[in-house]
Amino acid sequence: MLAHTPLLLQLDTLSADPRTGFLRLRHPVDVTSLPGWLKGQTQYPQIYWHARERDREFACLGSLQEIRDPAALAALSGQAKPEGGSWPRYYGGLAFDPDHAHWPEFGPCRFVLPRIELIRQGNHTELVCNLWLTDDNREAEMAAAREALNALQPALATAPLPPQPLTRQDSPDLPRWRQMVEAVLAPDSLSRIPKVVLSRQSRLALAQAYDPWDLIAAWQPLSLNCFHFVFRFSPEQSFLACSPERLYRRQERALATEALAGTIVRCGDAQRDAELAAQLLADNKNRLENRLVHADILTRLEGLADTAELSEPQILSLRRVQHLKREIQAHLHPGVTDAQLLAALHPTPAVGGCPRRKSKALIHALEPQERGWYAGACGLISEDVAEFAVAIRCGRLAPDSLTLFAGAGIVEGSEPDAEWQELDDKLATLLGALTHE
Ligand SMILES: C=C(O[C@H]1C=CC=C(C(=O)O)[C@@H]1O)C(=O)O
Ligand SMILES: [Mg+2]
Repeated sequence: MLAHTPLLLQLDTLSADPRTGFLRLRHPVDVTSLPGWLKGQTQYPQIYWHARERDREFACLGSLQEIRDPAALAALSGQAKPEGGSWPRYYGGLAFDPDHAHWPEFGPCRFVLPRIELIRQGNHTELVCNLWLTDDNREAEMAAAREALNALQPALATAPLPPQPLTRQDSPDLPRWRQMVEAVLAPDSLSRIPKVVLSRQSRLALAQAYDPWDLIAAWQPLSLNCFHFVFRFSPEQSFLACSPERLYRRQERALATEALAGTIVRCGDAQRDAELAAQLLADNKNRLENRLVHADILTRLEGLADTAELSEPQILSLRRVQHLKREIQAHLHPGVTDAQLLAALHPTPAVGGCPRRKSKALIHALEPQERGWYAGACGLISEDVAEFAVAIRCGRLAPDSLTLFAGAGIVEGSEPDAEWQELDDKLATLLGALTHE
């Protein structure tokens, strides 16, 4: 029996069922690798989402609704619970700056309510088919669901990345980067704008295309303690990330967010890494980078939460870098929506700067490239739970290129060449997977 046959049978019985509204049909399946399952599929959009610290992954195919306008996100909150079922889950992202030019296809905002979801929790995986039935669309909606199920393909194995010579073009290059950092550090600028996160794109020309599912499968095991996600709206373009940073997680009214900013290398020797971590915890420049983030978050939560608690500084240890992290736990006022939380928290000074408007204007003036979804907010929204990562440690994959992004917080005490090195350290894991280092 094909894996989706039980869902087709459930669809058949729906014909005689008068229910309307959002419906989720589900059945257990035996799939071991979600990226491998996605690799086999031919329907779009294709989305993969795995949140940091969770033994739960999602793969999505197709869409039955899309939201392309950030203003429309407000409509996702306040939906009545579907009878006997669960709320719809929208997966997507917001650009770093939804008001400025963006990557075509990705746009200022793109959220998808998928037709098909594959959900793994622990060692249990289920295939889900979503329908939104009204009295008028019943036949068409059921036909669309049946068609999507019939178009499912067997999973493929993800494969190692083909080794190839990689030529790299940085934008900005080092001389331009030095000028940009100096501009931020100029006393009259720094006194008005104490932090600006500047970024760089590194374009790798590919003689041989990478498959996005092979790429995420290569990056993922090297990026523990991270969010992993892929948005592929068409075969030509994918946005992939292994991000260490949570924008927020909301479960009902409980909110978890964090200030992740401040960086030092990690070399792999336990004793040396502990010394480096201690150095990071005591370093004034890095502490300032981090402080400006949590101070901004706490101020912005004031109107939205009854309480907000800040943890002591911690170290988030990744393969090639270590970061300063302070967690924030808050309890939201009743009725606070994800649209409000996104507007309040995104972009944090971990990727933008502060004050927000002035630092964004300086980023636009100084950076030679559009950020698109780099430093954006990617994740999922449903009525009861929402979770977003900050879209860093990421790349945009096209058939002939992979463009990687990295940024660094520029504050008093920053040195241009050390910040350039920090960009390379942040990319080392993603790049190392390509060169099999
Ligand atoms: C902006 C990025 O990292 C942020 C997150 C952690 C540490 C950062 C830093 O130390 O500069 C950045 O604020 C990036 O990786 O592109
Ligand atoms: Mg830094």
